This record gives sequence, C-alpha cells and structure tokens, in this order.
Amino acid sequence: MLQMAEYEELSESSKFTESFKLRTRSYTRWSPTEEGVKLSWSDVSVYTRLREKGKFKYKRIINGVNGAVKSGSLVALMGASGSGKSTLMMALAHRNSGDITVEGDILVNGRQLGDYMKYISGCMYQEDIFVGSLTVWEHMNIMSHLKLDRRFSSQDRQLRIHKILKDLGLFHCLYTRIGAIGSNKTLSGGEKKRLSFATELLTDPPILFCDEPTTGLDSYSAQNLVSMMNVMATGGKTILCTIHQPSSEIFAMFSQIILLAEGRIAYMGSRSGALNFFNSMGYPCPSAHNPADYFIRILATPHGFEENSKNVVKKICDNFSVSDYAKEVDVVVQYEFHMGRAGTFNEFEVRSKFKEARCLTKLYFLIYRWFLDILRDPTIQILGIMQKVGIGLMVGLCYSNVDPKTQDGIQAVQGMAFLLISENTFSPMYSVLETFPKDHALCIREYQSGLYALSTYYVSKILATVPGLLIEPIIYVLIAYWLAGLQSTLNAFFFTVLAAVLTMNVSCACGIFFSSAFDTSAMAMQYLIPFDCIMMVTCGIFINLSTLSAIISWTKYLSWMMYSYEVITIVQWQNVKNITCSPTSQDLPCLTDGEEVLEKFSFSKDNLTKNLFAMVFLCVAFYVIGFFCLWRKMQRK
Ligand SMILES: Nc1ncnc2c1ncn2[C@@H]1O[C@H](COP(=O)(O)OP(=O)(O)OP(=O)(O)O)[C@@H](O)[C@H]1O
Repeated sequence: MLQMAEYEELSESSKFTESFKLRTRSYTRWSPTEEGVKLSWSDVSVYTRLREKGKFKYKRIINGVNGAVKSGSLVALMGASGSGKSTLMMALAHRNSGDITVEGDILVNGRQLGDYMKYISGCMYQEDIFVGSLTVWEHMNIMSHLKLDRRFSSQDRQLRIHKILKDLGLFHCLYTRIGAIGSNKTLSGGEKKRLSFATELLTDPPILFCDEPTTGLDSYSAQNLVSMMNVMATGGKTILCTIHQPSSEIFAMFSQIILLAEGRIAYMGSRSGALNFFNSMGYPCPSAHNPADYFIRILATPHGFEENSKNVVKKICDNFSVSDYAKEVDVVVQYEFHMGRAGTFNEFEVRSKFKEARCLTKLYFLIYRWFLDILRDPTIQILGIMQKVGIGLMVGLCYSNVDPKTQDGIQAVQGMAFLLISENTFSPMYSVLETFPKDHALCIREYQSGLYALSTYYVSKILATVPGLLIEPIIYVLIAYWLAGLQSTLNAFFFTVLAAVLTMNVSCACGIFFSSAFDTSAMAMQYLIPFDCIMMVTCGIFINLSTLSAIISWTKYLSWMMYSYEVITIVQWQNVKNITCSPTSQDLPCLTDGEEVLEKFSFSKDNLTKNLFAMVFLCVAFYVIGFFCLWRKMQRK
C-alpha cells in the first residue's frame, strides 16, 4: 500500500497524471460521456404494487412528469417528505426496486434508458450500507476491484483511492473500521456518508445520483461536499441530488432546481426563475428567508391542513405545467427525443469499452470481504469454536467411563453417535437463519448496480463459511470421540469425522435454503422447527425405521441425520464381536455382536457409501433450491 508521501510524489508527476487520465478515459470513452450526459424524460409515471385486503393495487407515486437536465449541471431535487424525490431519482438512475413499475420515456443523450445506466452512473443511496467490520481502506480496495475496469494497474487503483479519500477528508481514517450500529471506534455518520460518496466516485462516472448526500453532515462538511460536487459539475459531470433544507450557501451552488409535490413537478429551472415563478403565483419569498426552505414550506401538506395545502400544490403544479418555464423544458425534451430518434449518436459502446472485473476476481474479493467479516465477528467464529470445544469436552467426559462391549455400552455408543450428529445439525442450521441474510440488503444494492451476479454473491457467501464448517465439526469430534473411547481404528474415526462434517454442511445448506425461501428469519424458523422434528424422529434412534408408518416413512430419505447416524453406527459396530450380556438381567434381550446391533436399528453395512453420497446430494440440492428462492426474493426487492 502506498504511503502518503509516496502518493503525493507520484500524483504530482506528469507521468502519473497522464496514465491516470488515460485510464479514466478508457472506461468512460463513449460519445455521450465525452459530451457529458443529458437526461430527459417525458410523461414519466411511477407506480408501486401494494397488497390491500388480499388484493394487489397500484399506487401512483410519480404522476406523468416531464423534465430535462443538461450535462454539467448540479441539480437539486427538492420537495416535502414523501413528495416522490427518491422514487423519481431511482427511476432516472434505473435502479428501481422489484415492486416499482415505471411508465414513460427516459432518455440519456436521446437514447432510451437501459441497463447500461448502471455502468455509466454512480448512485449514492439515502441509507448507507457497509460491511461494518472492514476498514475504510479495505472497503475501498475491495470496491475498486469490483467496480473498476480490470485493466487498471494496482498502482493506479491505489492512487485513485488515496486521491478520493484525501479530497473527501477521509484520509485520516484509512485504517478505521467503518462500524455497524452500536459498535465503538467507528466512522461517524458524516464520515460514512462521505465514504459512500467516495465509493461512487471510484469509477469517475459521468452522471451521479445522490439521495440526500448531506443528511447527517455538519454545515461545514455539507458545504464542502456540495462545493466538491459543484466543481465536478463544472468539469462536465451531471449530478442530481435530493436534498432537505440546504443552507442558503449550499442552495446557491445548484445550477438547476426541481421542486416536486405530490408526485408532480411544481417547478423546474434556475433558482432565480423559481423566485419569480412563486412570486407570480402570489407566494413571494420574504427577503430574510432561505428560498429552499420557503419553497418546501409552501409545497408541504402539513397535518390538519391537508385540503388547503393540496389545493395550493395543485394550483402551483397546474400553473407550472403551462408556464414558460415548463415550455422551455419541453423544448429541450422534444429536442432530445428528436435527436435520439434521428440516430445522430453512435451506438453505445459502454459495455464493450469497459472491461469489468472477471467473475473469479469478483468471487475472490467477495469471499475475502465475508471472510474478514467472519474473522472479526467473534459471535460468528471464535465463540462457535469455543462452544464446540466446551461441548466436546463435556460430552466426551460423560461417556469416558463406558465399556462399549456391553449392553449398556451399546446404548452409550448410540447415544454418543446421536450427540455427534445433533450438535452438528441444530446450532449451524438455526444460526445461519440469522447470519446468512445479514448482507442481503447490501447485495440487493450492489446487484442492482450491476457489480456482480447474484450467483457470485451466493457462492461467495457459501464458500466463506466453508472453513468454519470444516473446523468446528472436526474439533468437536476430535475431542469427544477419543474421550468417549469410541472405536480406536483410524477408519472408524475418519468416517465419523466425515459424517460429522457432512452433517454440518447439509444442515447449513438446509438453513440457507429456509432463510432464502422466507422473508424473515422468524418466519423461516416457524417452518424449520417442524421440518427438523421430522428429520430427528426419522433418524433411527427414536424408532426402528422398519416400523415407521407408510405415510411418513418416505421422509427418512430427506433425513441427513438418518444417513449420518447409520454411517456412524456402521463404523462403530461392523467388526465388533463378543459383546457381553448383562449377568444380572438374564431375561433381557442380549445383542452379542456388531451385526446384531446393526440389525436392531435396521441398518446395513452396504449403505455406508450410499449414505455419504446421499448427504452430498442433499447438500447440493439445498444450495441449488436455496439459490432459486433467493433469486425469486431478489426480483421482488
Ligand atoms: N416501494 C414502495 N412501496 C410503497 N410505497 C412506496 C414505495 N416507495 C415509495 N413509496 C411511497 O411513495 C411516496 C414517495 O416516497 P419517496 O421515498 O420517493 O419520497 P421522498 O420525497 O424521497 O421522501 P423523503 O424525503 O422522506 O425521503 C411515499 O409516500 C412512500 O411511502
């Protein structure tokens, strides 16, 4: 990693500047970018699908709006809370959630909006979502590998990160953990906002959408951020921001404002034009007032005055739609539509020009990200291992006095086998219900931004847990097995470890499947409890499997606990001879060798390999079905 002095030296050299510029251009070299990005939209309505009394209804959030934003503009999208600012901005940014339907035309330099928007734009959301255990540097480094053109050299990558962090005043917290809510020694809310902005600047996108970028910042930082945006806009970027209560100084930096009310445009144009328009409507802004506050107050619908306020909003929006300001916008919109249809622009070359990171690189950096998170969260890994050590010792010691070659020994060995399985089934299966969906919100955002495929995310999450899924059962079996004095052959020990590892992996896969199939972990748990009850009953310890009723007996084929229990039972008893009968209970049935023990449980030596393969099959099947459930869930988000 570069030190500050080294970075400064390099960044001043013309060699660096040239190479840096070239790299930047190689990503953004398509004609609209070089000219800047113009956005225009006509008759855009946005609907959301709501479920009311069991029926689906459509609610209109944005109501047939027109608009245009020139390249190199810094635009403030303002309005009262709930007026539709975020919804309109996300529609323009082509980052709609699954329940949103957009109607109308949105053009980028005269071209219909499409998936390419994800590659040419940055989008800063209202709520910041990070992997809190990462440091600022780790976050930026990983994001640079996910976002930047793969031809970027490692040095250019680092220089870019350093420059952005320095410009945004985040250099001093390079090695500070970002932090989650409630954790100590982390970034402040304002620093997180700036980090979110820094992440979007990595690709140097020609158009930026920022949803309330100044919320949570002190007035000085807010002003700094907006003036930085202003400089970027002057340099040709198009920047749209939703913003609440900007100070007069911040407001003065916006070149264009869009006022939204009840999903309609109340005004669009210059700041001075807004003052004139509101004046002409009979709402002159008092000289001592901040115009931004004043406009929002006029357009708000406060509780108790809804009807009156709605009439005011309707009057203003109706008048704006026939005003000269609206006609000016319509001329630009028509021009853009005409140019787009005339096909004067070259084909978009974004995707072919931009060489995104290879799938394996993305997978590697995602695994690295989750792995750091797992390592740094003691509740996930360290405590899990400590728990296994503790339980292994306790269980092993309980059985340490048992002679397996007695009738009591049979019960003890079988009890021990069940404990080896159950301990590797329930805790991983239930804990994964909480831990697996933890990063889904981040995934939705990054997936919608085109950073990676859902399958890459899913595989990375699974692979990051694999070390834990190997270490925990091995430690547990290692301790409990030898303390309990189970079969001392290497073969028996190996198959018991293998069965325990597979049990834990299938259980985890099953937990992931349930967590992906249901919207909340509470709901997933409600369905998982009866399922695991059946798995347990049909595992073979509580009932002889040959006596299961025909209605339920098929469920044993889904019970990895049964497969695992049979494997451990086979390796513990297959070659055992001369089991002693109890001298005090002559009338009780006596099992004299391992064959009889296996027979008693309706198990067969021939099933050893079949059972292991069945567990592998179940594991893969749960993961595959889990993926489709997650995919379906993500389509709705
Ligand atoms: N996915 C959705 N499902 C249901 N209603 C939605 C959805 N998205 C937005 N809305 C509703 O649409 C309206 C506008 O929401 P939006 O978030 O765009 O407002 P906003 O102007 O950005 O508000 P704020 O300034 O408070 O963030 C709100 O009434 C909101 O409840």
